[in-house]
Amino acid sequence: MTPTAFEAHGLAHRYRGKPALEDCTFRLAAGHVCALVGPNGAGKSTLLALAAGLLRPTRGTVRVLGTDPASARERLAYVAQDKPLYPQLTVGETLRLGGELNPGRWDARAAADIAAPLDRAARVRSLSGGQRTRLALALALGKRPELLLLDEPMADLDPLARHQLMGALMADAAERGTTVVMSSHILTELEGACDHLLLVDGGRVRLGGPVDDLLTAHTLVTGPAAEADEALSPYTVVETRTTGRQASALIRRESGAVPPPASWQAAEPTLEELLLSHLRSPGAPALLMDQPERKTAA
Ligand SMILES: Nc1ncnc2c1ncn2[C@@H]1O[C@H](COP(=O)(O)OP(=O)(O)OP(=O)(O)O)[C@@H](O)[C@H]1O
Repeated sequence: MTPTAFEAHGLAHRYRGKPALEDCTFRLAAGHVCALVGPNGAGKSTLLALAAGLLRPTRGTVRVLGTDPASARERLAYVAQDKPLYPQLTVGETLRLGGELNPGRWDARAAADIAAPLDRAARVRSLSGGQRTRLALALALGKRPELLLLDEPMADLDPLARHQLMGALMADAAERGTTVVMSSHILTELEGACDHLLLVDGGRVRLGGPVDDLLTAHTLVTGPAAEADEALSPYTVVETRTTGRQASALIRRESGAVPPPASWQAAEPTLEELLLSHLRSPGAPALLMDQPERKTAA
């Protein structure tokens, strides 16, 4: 079985008694690129900080790279939303410090490639938000992590820089088999880049598993609104929307369920449609799909 890069069992975190994460259980096999999505305040940053060992669980367990986060700290890299860096250092000094803090692991070339557009003599405090992001990503990749935790890494990058950095990150992760967990609100950024999904809402995991399996488990159906109640009754309906005489619904097709009626059109949803439907329907039941290697072992 593929080793596990990130797993949680009954994981919960409270800030001064106020719940931010509740009863999260999932497993991410090594080598996957996982999108962590959910509305503002869903608990994504909290989950990443728990994985990085910066927060402790209030309840349950979190394990990364087969051990507890504190023991895995040298083998993981975490880029927080606010990208903490030393403002008084130059870009060049920051990269040198990265090398000093990661003896035996540091890949100066990987870091330099990501930081290439930056002026080495520029002080961190003079960098724009997007330039700081680039430097933080250079430090993270230079560490040659086995697990890369990225909290909204691309939020302040211009579209060209986003495209270029995302491409570089994904190529590097594919070449080295790095596991990546990346939170983002930009759904188009995730489509195509991620093969695994965790949708968190209200501190709970609502969807989890391989993107392809989650998409295949859902069907977007469209048909006459007057027939909707009867036509959709065999299914778990995530969301129904009615426009005039037409109804469209995102349904789950449990094994053995009858196909949608012939008068209804059926199509596989896009990742964006799947996510938006679930975000609009907080009451839809959670779906956690088996990991790929569990299936092949069965
Ligand atoms: N340091 C903190 N102290 C108290 N409450 C916090 C703290 N950090 C987060 N929270 C609360 O925990 C919940 C989850 O926050 P978190 O930052 O994990 O969400 P998020 O999904 O990353 O949100 P966003 O998409 O806006 O970044 C929210 O209700 C938030 O107000």
